[in-house]
Amino acid sequence: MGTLLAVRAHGIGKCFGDVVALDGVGLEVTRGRIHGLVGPNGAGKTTLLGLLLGLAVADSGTLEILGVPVGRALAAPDGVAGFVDGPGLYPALTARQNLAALAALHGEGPRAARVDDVLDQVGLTDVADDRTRGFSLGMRQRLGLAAALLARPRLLVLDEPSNGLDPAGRRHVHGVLTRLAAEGTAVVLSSHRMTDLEALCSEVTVLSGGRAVFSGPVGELAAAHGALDYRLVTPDPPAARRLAASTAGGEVAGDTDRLVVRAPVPALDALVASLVHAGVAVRELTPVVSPLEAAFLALTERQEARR
Ligand SMILES: Nc1ncnc2c1ncn2[C@@H]1O[C@H](COP(=O)(O)OP(=O)(O)OP(=O)(O)O)[C@@H](O)[C@H]1O
Repeated sequence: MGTLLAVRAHGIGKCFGDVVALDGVGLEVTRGRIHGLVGPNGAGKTTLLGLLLGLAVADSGTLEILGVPVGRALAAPDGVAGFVDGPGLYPALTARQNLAALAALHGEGPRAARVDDVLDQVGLTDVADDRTRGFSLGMRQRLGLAAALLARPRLLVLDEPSNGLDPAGRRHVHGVLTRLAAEGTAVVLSSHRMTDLEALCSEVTVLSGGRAVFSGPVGELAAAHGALDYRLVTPDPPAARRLAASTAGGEVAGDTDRLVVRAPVPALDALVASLVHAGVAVRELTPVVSPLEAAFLALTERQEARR
């Protein structure tokens, strides 16, 4: 089984002086999956990603990357690429020159030959000969991803890769990550955007105050939260309000036109059936916040309250 895991971390602890950044964190990332790390500011995401990249060493716990136990030395594990706190770029060099310099650093002809290909993959061909000094945050992020792709990583680690991306940039980055995962690369990324996580990740770990409060399939996290607020739009709000109020466990709020119903999913199913039965059309029934976001808020707020 071990060979299927790109990352196997158990009981990871990391302190910076008095600050406990990670407190007994476990993480398992399967090859070929995109695993999201989410959590409030200061939750420990960047610290954990730094450990995966070999930029720091854990104080306690065990960490195995691509089947190899990570030792005490600061070194990037074989087969791992990525960046935290933004990619390191030479501002006086063009995008193409930055990648060529990186390839030369590794003394490898094959990497140099792939420079144009990776620039194309991240959608930077048109600006390949521009100095990176003038690059926007989104362009830097995409160039950082291109640099990581040069290494043909089996584990790709990215801190907030969607930061600063416009919709076209996001499409390129999502396309690259999805393709890599389909080819068997494991991707671990942090993000504050629930929409990115929903679109990209099959697994997610929620960190809060240095602890993993959830780790598993995205669907399980979204389902972890029972009752959600749903916006209900019908042509007959008074009738809808009456029926919603009589639905088991349902709370109804909102103005006369758009009702907000708080109920678990089975109660909503029953409500829709009774609306249709009463001849009231359902024009819209959507969660006010995404189920993933609601679960995230519930989990992290619960953890904050315990501290
Ligand atoms: N080099 C460091 N020296 C001292 N404290 C640090 C250092 N790096 C991180 N910390 C502290 O460790 C905790 C976790 O920080 P980390 O950057 O890992 O969180 P994060 O989840 O990535 O936050 P954000 O979403 O704001 O990027 C924070 O309290 C932070 O202040």
